[in-house]
Amino acid sequence: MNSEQLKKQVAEAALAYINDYDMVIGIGTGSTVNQLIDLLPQVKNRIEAVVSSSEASTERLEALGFNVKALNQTGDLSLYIDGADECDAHNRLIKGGGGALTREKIIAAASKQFVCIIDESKCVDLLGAFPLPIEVLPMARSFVARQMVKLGGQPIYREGFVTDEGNQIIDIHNLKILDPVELELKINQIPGVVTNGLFAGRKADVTLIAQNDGTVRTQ
Ligand SMILES: O=C(CO)[C@H](O)[C@H](O)COP(=O)(O)O
Repeated sequence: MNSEQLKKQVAEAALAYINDYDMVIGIGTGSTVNQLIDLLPQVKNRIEAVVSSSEASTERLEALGFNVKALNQTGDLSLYIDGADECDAHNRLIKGGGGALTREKIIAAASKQFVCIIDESKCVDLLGAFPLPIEVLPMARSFVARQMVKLGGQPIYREGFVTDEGNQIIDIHNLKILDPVELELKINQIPGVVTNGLFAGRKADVTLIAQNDGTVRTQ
């Protein structure tokens, strides 16, 4: 199976979690989620509204006629479905490859169940081979980068990229993330950091993993 087929397969498996009527669900961002959004019309009668983690997903959802609401209008959500860049055996994630990490983290925190959808190439023993995205206030970018060097990382500015919140991203290479919960908290304490792409404190509850043999594994 090629990569797009794997994404579609895991997106199809996620539809089973949209299993009630009048649901208000959170929807993430990225190419795997795009496959999910394109399948959502199949379960439209169960979805009252959607909270979206990016302008890109909002545009795609609205084009299909979904009612996209702000989180401030909905209260907590029963379900959030999103992709990831890396996932370890405990459903701890690195996210933010698409730059939507801040809204994603807020929606994940506000959701009772977080279902992550990935293919098996994203499963790792130790998080950190994928560069860890950090969203920073623009004036703090170089300062935060210097702090990350002290933590053993190699920061690369995602040049030309502006987040939906008007901030910037630095991607931290070569981090050995032995304690993701501790590192997530530590990075978030650096002044100027909006948030970082570790989803370890609030990790996925369930990860659906599309495997090359054509099956979907639930972790
Ligand atoms: O965190 C994300 C966006 O900020 C995405 O979920 C992550 O980058 C995975 O994307 P894709 O499904 O395209 O591989």
